[in-house]
Amino acid sequence: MQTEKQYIPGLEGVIACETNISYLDVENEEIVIRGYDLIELAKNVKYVDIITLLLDGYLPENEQRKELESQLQKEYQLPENILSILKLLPSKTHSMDALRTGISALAGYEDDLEDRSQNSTRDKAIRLLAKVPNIVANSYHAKVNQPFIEPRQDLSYSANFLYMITGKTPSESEVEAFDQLLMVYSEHEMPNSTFAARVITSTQADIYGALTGAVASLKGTLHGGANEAVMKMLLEAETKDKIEPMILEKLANKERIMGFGHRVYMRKMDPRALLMKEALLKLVEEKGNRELYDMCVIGEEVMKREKGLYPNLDYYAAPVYYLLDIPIDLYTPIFLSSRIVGISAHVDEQNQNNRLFRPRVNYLGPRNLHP
Ligand SMILES: CC(=O)SCCNC(=O)CCNC(=O)[C@H](O)C(C)(C)COP(=O)(O)OP(=O)(O)OC[C@H]1O[C@@H](n2cnc3c(N)ncnc32)[C@H](O)[C@@H]1OP(=O)(O)O
Ligand SMILES: O=C([O-])CC(=O)C(=O)O
Repeated sequence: MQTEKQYIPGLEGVIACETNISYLDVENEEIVIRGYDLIELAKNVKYVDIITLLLDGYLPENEQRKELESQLQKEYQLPENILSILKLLPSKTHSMDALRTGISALAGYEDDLEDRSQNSTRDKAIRLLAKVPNIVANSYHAKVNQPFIEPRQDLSYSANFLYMITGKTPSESEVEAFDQLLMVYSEHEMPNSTFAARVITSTQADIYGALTGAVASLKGTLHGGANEAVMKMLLEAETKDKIEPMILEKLANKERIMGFGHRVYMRKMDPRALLMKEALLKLVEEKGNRELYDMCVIGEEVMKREKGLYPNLDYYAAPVYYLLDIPIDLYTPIFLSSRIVGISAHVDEQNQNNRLFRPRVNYLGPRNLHP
C-alpha cells in the first residue's frame, strides 16, 4: 500500500536546491544577486559586470571588464554552417525555436563538451553569450528575408547586440536602456527555465542540452513569452481609452492578462517592473509616445483594482523593447540571451554539488488489472 505524501501543485514554495547565486527576498523587496541588490546593480553597473559577478562571483575592476569585453568580441562570429542552418528554417519558425536550434547546433563545435569543470563551463558560457546576439538577430533577418548583419567589434556588448537587431548604430540612451534590460533579465533565482536547466544538468548532461531545455521552457506565455503577448495587447488596444474596456472584457472571459502576477511576488510589484517603468518614462520623454506610457499605467491601475494583481517585469519591459525599435518576435529571445549568464551559473553550481533530480508521485490510477 502506497503511503500518500503531501503533493504541492506547481511545487509552490518547495525548496529545490541550496544556492549562492540569487534569492528573492520578497518581504524586503530585494532581488539578491551574489549579495548585491539587482536593482542597485542595474542602476550602477553594466551587463558585462553582471556576467563576471554571476560567473566568477565578484564585480570586475576596469582591466578585468576590458579583458572580458575583448574575450566576448573574439567569439562574436558564428560558424558558417550555423548561419546556413538558420537560413534554412521555414519563415514561420518562431524566433525562440530558431534560438533553441542555434544553441543546440553549437554543441557540435565544442571540443570538450563533456567537461563539466568550473573553468570549462565558464568558457562555454562566455562563448554562448558572445554568439547568441548573432543567432537572435540573424535568424530574424533570415526569417524576414533580409541580409545578415555582421557583428561590430567597435561597439560595446549591448550596443552591438542592439545594432545587430536594428541595423542602426544606437544612441547612448538607447544602449543604456537596452543594457538595463539585459541586467534586469539576467538572473532570478529558480524560475521554471532555470529549474529545467538544473534538472537536465543533474543527469550529467552538457550545458548545451540544459540551455536548449531552458529555451523551450522560457518560450511559454506563463514565463518569458509573456513580454510578446503584453506588446500585442497594448498594440491591439491602440489608445489609452481602450485599454480598460479591453482588460475588463478579457477578465470577463476568464482570460489571463499577460505581464501581471507572479508566483513569488504574488500581491506585490516586481521590483524590476518598477525600474522598467522608470526607463519607459525616460524613453517616452525622449522619443515621444506618451500615449503608450499612459496606457500601461491605466492597465496597471485596472489590474490592481479588479484583481489585486501587480505588473511583473514583462509588463514594463515590453514597451521599452518597443521604443527601442526591437521587433516583437525578439522580445523573448532577448530575455533568454540575457538569462544565459544566470542559467550558466546554476548549471555550474549544480555540477559542483550534484544529486540527480528524481521525485515521486501519488499514484491515482487503477491497480490489479490483468491483460
Ligand atoms: C519574467 C516572467 O517570466 S514573469 C511571469 C510572466 N507571465 C505572465 O505574465 C503570465 C500571466 N501571469 C500568470 O499567468 C500567473 O500570474 C503566473 C503564471 C505568472 C503565476 O501564477 P501562479 O502563481 O501559478 O498563480 P495561479 O496560476 O495559480 O493563479 C492564481 C489566481 O490568480 C489568477 N491570475 C494570476 N495571474 C493572472 C493574470 N495575469 N491575469 C488574470 N488572472 C490571473 C488566476 O486565474 C488564479 O485565479 P483563480 O484562483 O480564480 O483560478
Ligand atoms: O521567477 C520567475 O518565476 C519568472 C521570472 O520572473 C523570471 O524568470 O525572471
